[in-house]
This record gives sequence, structure tokens and C-alpha cells, in this order.
Amino acid sequence: MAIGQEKNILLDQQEKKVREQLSRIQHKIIVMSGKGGVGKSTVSVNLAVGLSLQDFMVGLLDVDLHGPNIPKMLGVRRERLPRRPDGRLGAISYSPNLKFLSIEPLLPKEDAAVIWRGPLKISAIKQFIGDIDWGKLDYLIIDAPPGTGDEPLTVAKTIPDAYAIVVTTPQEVSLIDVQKSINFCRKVKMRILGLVENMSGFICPHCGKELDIFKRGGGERLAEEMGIRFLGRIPVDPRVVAAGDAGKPAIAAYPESITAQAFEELVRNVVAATEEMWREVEEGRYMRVAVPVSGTNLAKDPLATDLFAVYDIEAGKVRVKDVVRRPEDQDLEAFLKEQVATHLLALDLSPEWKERLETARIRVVLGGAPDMGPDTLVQDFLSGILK
Ligand SMILES: Nc1ncnc2c1ncn2[C@@H]1O[C@H](COP(=O)(O)OP(=O)(O)OP(=O)(O)O)[C@@H](O)[C@H]1O
Repeated sequence: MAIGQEKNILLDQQEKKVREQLSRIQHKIIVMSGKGGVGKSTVSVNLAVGLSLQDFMVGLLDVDLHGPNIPKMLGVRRERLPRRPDGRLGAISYSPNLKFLSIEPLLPKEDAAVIWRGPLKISAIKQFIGDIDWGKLDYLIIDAPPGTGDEPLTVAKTIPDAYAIVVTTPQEVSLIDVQKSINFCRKVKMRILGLVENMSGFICPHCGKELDIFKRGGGERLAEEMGIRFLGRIPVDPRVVAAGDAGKPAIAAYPESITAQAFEELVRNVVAATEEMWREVEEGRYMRVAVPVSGTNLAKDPLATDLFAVYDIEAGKVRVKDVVRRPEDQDLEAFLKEQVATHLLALDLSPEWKERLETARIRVVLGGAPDMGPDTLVQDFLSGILK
């Protein structure tokens, strides 16, 4: 067998494993930020612990290949990954319903500098997700490295149905970074769960009360302007640092504190927001519609074309339209799944393919005419002419 062919088979197997693994996880959330140091890991850890304290089964994945700090924040260091009877590796248990994984146990030494080349990084992240047996989870929280580079892009592509939480601080420059993260999410078609404003207000280390000596706010206004949810704000609290350093997240270490309460509110808002996003899809208030095209008109055969107009539709209105090219080696089902399409609108499709897509929970609606453009077909669908 040719080397290229062998590589493709291995890649296909990896994709399959990744898909199987992901299908057992109900909600996947990527915690991201436009720049470093805004408290992404702190938010990820406290959110994961908070969800596990609400009896959800939770996984926490640290995708920071250069400086994984989640093991330290959880007080678990250099533990070996458990091996399952079938030979697969499992994540490390923090508590009965919280497991986590970072690159750390896979490094030769604790402080080893890792130099990853782009393709290696990408396959390491895919391996994390595909090779590790997470079991059945309600939530997988993924702490992505800051920025909009290779790692968040790989996570977004590997977990196409992940939602994003964007973390910011009240400083203006950080709020500008939010815009970048939001643009990134829109570009990779990742739905945004909402915005968290960290280090907002200050908790006095002496009296434990909140003092307004630092700038705060802005996040809520920005969220409103950008049309995304505001999930909560977390004050600056020196105990967050101490708790992180001591390996016990603030939400569990100081449950009575204002900060723990702020994290608990964040947990409640995240649960409500994920349920709402789920319902939006179930009830058709949110749709992602793919239409195979050829030039400016509908394509005669969806299986033969590589061009698709993809629409994000909320409350019956088109919010974003994009034209996407299907890679040559990707079949229609894999492509639509990667696009997280909920519907395929097309001129025609064989009954076998229609059934295959509907089994994959992609609704197929057929109709229109060869001289019609995709926008018209989508409008006909939204107005109920096409059913
Ligand atoms: N609300 C807070 N109050 C006080 N300190 C905080 C707060 N949030 C985060 N920190 C501290 O700020 C530092 C950076 O936080 P953290 O590591 O969570 O940021 P990050 O965005 O994940 O950084 P990175 O760029 O490394 O991914 C840590 O020392 C953490 O303890």
C-alpha cells in the first residue's frame, strides 16, 4: 500500500474514533480568550468543578501544549493515565464525577519545554480527544490556549458542535480582543455560549467585601452590542491565586465567599444557556442550512458539487451566509457534520443518501428549480413554500 494511502486510512480511523468519542459527550464548551493571562484556566477549572458539584459528569481538557496549568490548579501532579481493560487510556479522576486531562503526564519531565510543530500539535489535540476514553459526559470543558491560532482552530474543527465561552477582563484592550475571538468563532462557525468578565471589581483580602477600586463593567454592554449572552463577572480576589496555587479551586476552597458565589452564578448561567441553545436547535429556532450550488444557481447533484452556501438562521432570519468548499476527500455526510449543518436544502438527492443524512440528524428538504439561486430557496423554505 502506498504511504499516502496508509496515512489516509490512519487519519480516517482517527476521525472515526474522535466522532465516536464525541457522540457520548452532550455539551462541549471551549473556553477561549483573545489574549493570555485573563483567567481562562481559572474560569475553566472553577466552571468544571462547579458543574461537577451540581452532579453533572464533567471532563476538563487542557489543550495548552506549552504550559498546561490545570493539573497544578487541581492539585494533581504527574499522575499516570489509567489504562482501561481494552487498552485505551482514560482521563485522570479528580472526583467521582470530574475527570481531567492535560499533556503533562505525557511529557518526559514536569518542566520539559515542548516544541511542537503545527501538524504535531494538531494530531496531539485530536489524539487527546479521540484516544482518551472519557466515558459518558454531560459537559466537556476545554481550556484552549489564548488567541486565534492553530490550537483553538483545531479544537473548533475537531469538535464542530462545541460552544465557545469568551473570557475577558474589563480593560479596553481586552475588550477589543473579545471582538477578535467573536470574529474567530463566527468564521469557524462555532456557536458562542457567552461572555465572562473576569477580574471585575476587587475583593478586600481583609474584610472579604467587594471594593470598587478597579475598573469593572463593559463586558455586559459589549455582550449586548455583540448580540451574545453575558454569563457573569468574577471579581479580583487574592484567594483565587492562593487557591489555584494550593491546588483547590476557589469555588470549592471558599464556598461562602463572594467569589465562589460569582462562580456558582456562572455555573447556573452556563447550564441555562446550554439548555437554551439545545432547545433552539430542537425547536428549529436555530438552523444551519447548507445548499449545494453550482455558480450562482442550485447544483443539480449535491454529491457531485464541492460548493455549498451555508446559512446561519436564528428566529427565522438569516444571520450569516458563507460559501464553503467541500474538500475533495470528504463525503457529503462528513462535510455537513463538520459544518454542523442541521438541514440540507437541495434540488434532488437519492433516497439512500436522504435516509443516511436523516439518520445523522440532518433534515433533507428537496425542491426548487435549476435556475434558482440558493438565497431564494432558503427564503422559500423559511416562508413555508418549501417543506
Ligand atoms: N478573579 C481572579 N482574581 C485573582 N486572580 C486571578 C483571577 N483570575 C485569574 N487570576 C490569576 O491570574 C493568573 C492568570 O490566570 P489564568 O492562568 O487562569 O489565565 P489564563 O488566561 O488561562 O492564562 P494563559 O495565558 O496562561 O492561558 C493566575 O495567577 C490566576 O491565579
